Amino acid sequence: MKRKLAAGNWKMNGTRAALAELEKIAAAHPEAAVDILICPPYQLLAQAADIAAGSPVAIGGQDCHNEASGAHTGDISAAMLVDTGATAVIVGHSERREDHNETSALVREKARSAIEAGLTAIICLGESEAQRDAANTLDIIAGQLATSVPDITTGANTVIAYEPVWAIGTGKTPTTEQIDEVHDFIRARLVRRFGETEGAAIRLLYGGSVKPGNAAEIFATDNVDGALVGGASLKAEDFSPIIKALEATA
Ligand SMILES: O=C(CO)COP(=O)(O)O
Repeated sequence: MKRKLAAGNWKMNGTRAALAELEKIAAAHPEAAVDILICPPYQLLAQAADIAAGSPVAIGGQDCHNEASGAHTGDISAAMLVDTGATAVIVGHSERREDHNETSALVREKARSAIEAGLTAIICLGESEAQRDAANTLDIIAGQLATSVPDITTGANTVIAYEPVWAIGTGKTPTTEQIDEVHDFIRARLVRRFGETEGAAIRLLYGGSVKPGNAAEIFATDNVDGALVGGASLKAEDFSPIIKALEATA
C-alpha cells in the first residue's frame, strides 16, 4: 500500500528563524500515518535535516543541477543535497521552468541525476491559464510527462506533482472534477509507459493553493496521493491541518 505524501515547498522563504516552524511540525506529528516532506531553501537544508532526524519529517531540496559536480556557479548537485541529509528534490517546478527557462528535457536530466544520487525526484507538471482556456491541458500534460519523466522512473524513486500554473499562489483551485480528470490521465499514461505495477505505485500530488480549508475535498479525489503545498507549508498552524486531512484518507 503506497503511503500518501504531504510535501511543503518553502520556495525562497525562510531564514534560520523559520526552522522553529519545522520543529513545530515535527513535534505535532510524532507518528504520522502519511509521509511528510519539507523542502526549505538550500541554506537551511543541513540544519533542517538535523532537526527532523528521528521524526517522520523528511527534508528535500527545491531543485538540483543535472550534473554531479563542476563549473556551474550558483548551482547545487543531487549529491550535495544528499550530503545535507535531504532525501528528495523537486524538479521542474513551473517557477524554475519560467524563471530559468528550464525545458522538459532538462527537467528529465535533473530527475535522472537526482534518482541516480538516491533521491526521490518530485517532478512537477502543469498547464498555464491560457493553455487551459484553449482546452490544451491534457496535451500539455502529455507532452511534459513524456519528456520530463526519465526511463529509470519507478514508484519508489519518483513522485509526480500536478500543479496548474494558474492555481499557484493565486487562491484559485481547479474543481475536483478538473483535478480528477488530469490525475486520471497522468495515471493512465504512467501505467501505459511503466506497466501496471510501477505505474500505479508512482504517487501523484496535487499542488496549487492547497489550504486547510480545501485540503479534505482535494484529498477525496481519486488518484490524489497527497499535496505539494507552497504558502500554507510555511507555518505549522496551516500545514498541520493539511497533514491531518491527508491522514484522514490514509
Ligand atoms: O507551487 C506550489 C508548490 O510547489 C504551490 O504553491 P501555493 O500552495 O502557494 O499555491
